[in-house]
Amino acid sequence: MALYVPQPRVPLRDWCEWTGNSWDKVQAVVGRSFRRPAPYEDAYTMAATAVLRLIRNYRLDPRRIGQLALGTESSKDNSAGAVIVRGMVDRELERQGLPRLSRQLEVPEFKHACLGGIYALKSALRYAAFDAEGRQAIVVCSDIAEYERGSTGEQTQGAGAVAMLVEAEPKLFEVDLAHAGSASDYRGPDFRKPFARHFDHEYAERGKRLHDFPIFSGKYSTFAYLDETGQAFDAMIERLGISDIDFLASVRGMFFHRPYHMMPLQALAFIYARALARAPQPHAEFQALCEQAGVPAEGVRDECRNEPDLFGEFLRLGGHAEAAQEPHPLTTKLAGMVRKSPAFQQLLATRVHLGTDWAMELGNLYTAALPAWIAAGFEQALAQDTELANAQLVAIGYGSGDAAESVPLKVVPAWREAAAKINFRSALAASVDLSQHQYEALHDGKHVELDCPARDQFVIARTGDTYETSFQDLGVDYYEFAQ
Ligand SMILES: CC(C)(COP(=O)([O-])OP(=O)([O-])OC[C@H]1O[C@@H](n2cnc3c(N)ncnc32)[C@H](O)[C@@H]1OP(=O)([O-])[O-])[C@@H](O)C(=O)NCCC(=O)NCCSC(=O)C[C@@](C)(O)CC(=O)[O-]
Repeated sequence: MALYVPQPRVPLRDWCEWTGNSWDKVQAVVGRSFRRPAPYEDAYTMAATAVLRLIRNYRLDPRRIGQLALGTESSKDNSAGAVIVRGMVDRELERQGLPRLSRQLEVPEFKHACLGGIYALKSALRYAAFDAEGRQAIVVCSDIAEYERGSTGEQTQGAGAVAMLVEAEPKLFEVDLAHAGSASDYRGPDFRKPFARHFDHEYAERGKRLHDFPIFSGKYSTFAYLDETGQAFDAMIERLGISDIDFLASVRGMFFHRPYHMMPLQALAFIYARALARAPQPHAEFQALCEQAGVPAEGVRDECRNEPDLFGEFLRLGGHAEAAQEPHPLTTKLAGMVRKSPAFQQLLATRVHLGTDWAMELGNLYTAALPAWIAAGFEQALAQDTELANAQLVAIGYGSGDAAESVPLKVVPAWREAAAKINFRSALAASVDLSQHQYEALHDGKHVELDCPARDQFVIARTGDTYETSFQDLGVDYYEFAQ
């Protein structure tokens, strides 16, 4: 695995001072900082930089790569994707006297909000299993999570890319695709990026640049996240043929899609509350927690059997802000109590500890958020000399309001060698803290002096502006490598 994050950084403590938000709340709920892309970069330059790092750090032979799968929701081109990344990487490899990526390379792009990276990973795994004939695949997840200034999402921004090598003989972990759980259900207006919003004069009036703020609704998003990750987890449990409570007892590390620090903790509390409700009854811990939360145990057990139609209910109630209804009200109330319980705190301390603190520096990286957390987890395990050989892990991906994947992973015995080359901390080391003026100007697309010259990374050199009958490159970016 290899990571790239842009240098411009917003410490959330500073952001709280600028915006009057509570630092106590933000550090507990969101994290410590996020990155903003510099004006010279986009999702493709970040992806290409991560891919080049992967090739360099692991001394890969570019001729052996048969698939380059890009997961992103920040594409600027609605026609091509991964091939743009390939174009950059090829030129730099050639300049360094190395062979280009294989001429037979497949270059698909996968889009489903933050889950696009996991879908890309599944594609690469199927490629490796079925038709790679000894070749390898690279999956690269790259995104820019940006929200309007002054919106509730502003604290959950971020930018970065993670590249992963996928091969038949993995060096870090095996992915148990046969037992992965999938879930999807159309959720209408949650996390959408419709073109039509760009033609509305009220949309992001302040932004004087190309921007991509999503259409989102805080509470509805949270309901959708909990419901969908829970569904995917259930589907995985069913395929594994194990009870959820037994799975939680045996798994060594859990990684989730993380829009901000607290969301995975809420998801795990929800999963744990359902596991208690489904355990053989009477169950003392479940009964006690239900009593403390003031919810009827039978009601929670009933909700576990529900298959809520979140969007159907939203439509039925008129399709407006108040129509977003909590689909599992009793379980969510119980989960709030679960979060405070010693048993859950123990679960967090032993199952959700790897890389968790380091990930607080990242912000939301959309498709790259989950792989970046996994990368942090492996590097921290190595740094702390934690033994992970043959450990069972789980990665729970999520995207927009509609889909999730719960994927079992198993650490390979020789994981340390590959973990030593991730360079998570060195990727984060290059950083320049922005002042309020710099942050706001950068966000609004105004010219601003920044002290973060591009180094050892791909950049946008210029944007084409020809729109003639014989030749057109209007809006097409040309890239180069800044040494
Ligand atoms: C996430 C929100 C809604 C938060 O916005 P907010 O206004 O901060 O929300 P809140 O005031 O309801 O507070 C959130 C939680 O903080 C707690 N809290 C309060 N004070 C404290 C304190 N001092 N110490 C500890 N905790 C504190 C508070 O109690 C509450 O917990 P809850 O009651 O819900 O369990 C906002 O940032 C937002 O709208 N963000 C964008 C949407 C988002 O990230 N949604 C997440 C799910 S959707 C997703 O993951 C997909 C995504 C976003 O990645 C994109 C994609 O797929 O493309």
